[in-house]
Amino acid sequence: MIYHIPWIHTPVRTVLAIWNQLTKTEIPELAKCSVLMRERGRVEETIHSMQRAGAGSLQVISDFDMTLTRFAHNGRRVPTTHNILINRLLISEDCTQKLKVLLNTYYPIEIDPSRSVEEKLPLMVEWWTKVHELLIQQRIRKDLLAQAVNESGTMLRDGYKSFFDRLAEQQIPLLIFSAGVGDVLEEVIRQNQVFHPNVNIISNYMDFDPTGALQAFKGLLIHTFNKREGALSHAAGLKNLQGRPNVLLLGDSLGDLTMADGVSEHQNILTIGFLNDQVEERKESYINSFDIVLVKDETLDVPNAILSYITSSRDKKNIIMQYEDELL
Ligand SMILES: Nc1ccn([C@@H]2O[C@H](COP(=O)(O)O)[C@@H](O)[C@H]2O)c(=O)n1
Repeated sequence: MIYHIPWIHTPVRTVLAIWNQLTKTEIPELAKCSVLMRERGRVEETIHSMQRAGAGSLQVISDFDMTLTRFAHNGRRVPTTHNILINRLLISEDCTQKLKVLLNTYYPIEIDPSRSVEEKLPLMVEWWTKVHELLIQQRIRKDLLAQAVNESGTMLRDGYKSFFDRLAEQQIPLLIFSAGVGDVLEEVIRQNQVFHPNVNIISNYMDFDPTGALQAFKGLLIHTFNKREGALSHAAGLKNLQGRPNVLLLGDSLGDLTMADGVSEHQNILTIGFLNDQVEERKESYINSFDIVLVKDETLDVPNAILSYITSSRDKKNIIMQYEDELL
């Protein structure tokens, strides 16, 4: 009734226009103090452009360990896919000790901001090769992997269910690109009931002999700093990603920034970097490299908010416009 009074038209229109404008641009999660951005304006422009293009133009490329999985929980490190294999079900005590020594030697090198990627590259190959050789010697059994995952305490980041389910509902392809162990990764997402049909995985897959014992790793070795080669070699096989020129990329390492190098003719790439460890030492390089940096954030709240904006704000906008028409 009140809306039939002519003078109320203008204020209502103004209020709705302001509300419309605010809801169009505002992603409150980006205002959290754990969110760092070098160029906020560019980030907003990119997100708007992706929203205008819609869900049909979008693909998501994500790293796995410490990106989709948590870095820590209750002060303890959450195991990576390699570390899930450190279980007496699968490997001996002696092998466990050797793997731990390797981890303590090479992980600090992997995240050392004072060393160049060129310097790290051969050392990463050395780490992965030594670990894979040890695992092969243990003849790890395929039929025990599910139990090892179940006992491992691995955890996907808070908000993982909305993340995976939304992408599946909207038929947005999710490419998980991991230097971890593919068979273990698959089991983690299966046990969390988010291994949906839109998920593709590039990773190090185990090759089992006819008795189900590990005998080798398949294909090109993927480590933290050669994802570009992996991306290029798999590009032709991932036909469902063609025609989706907008990419949301999630990673926790500077090496993850090359995961989208196989995407031909991309329009927009928005990169989100989780800065989990050695925060002060690495902050500057992360801010200079990723569009959005999430500092010690164990959730997927920011990626979820961006996805929600890109995939549903058009509907919201239409509802607001419809509501405006009905009122005026
Ligand atoms: N023996 C190893 C080798 C690597 N890692 C960690 O796993 C991460 C690789 O997986 P992404 O899904 O992140 O590509 C990497 O960052 C290494 O720190 C390990 O724990 N053990």
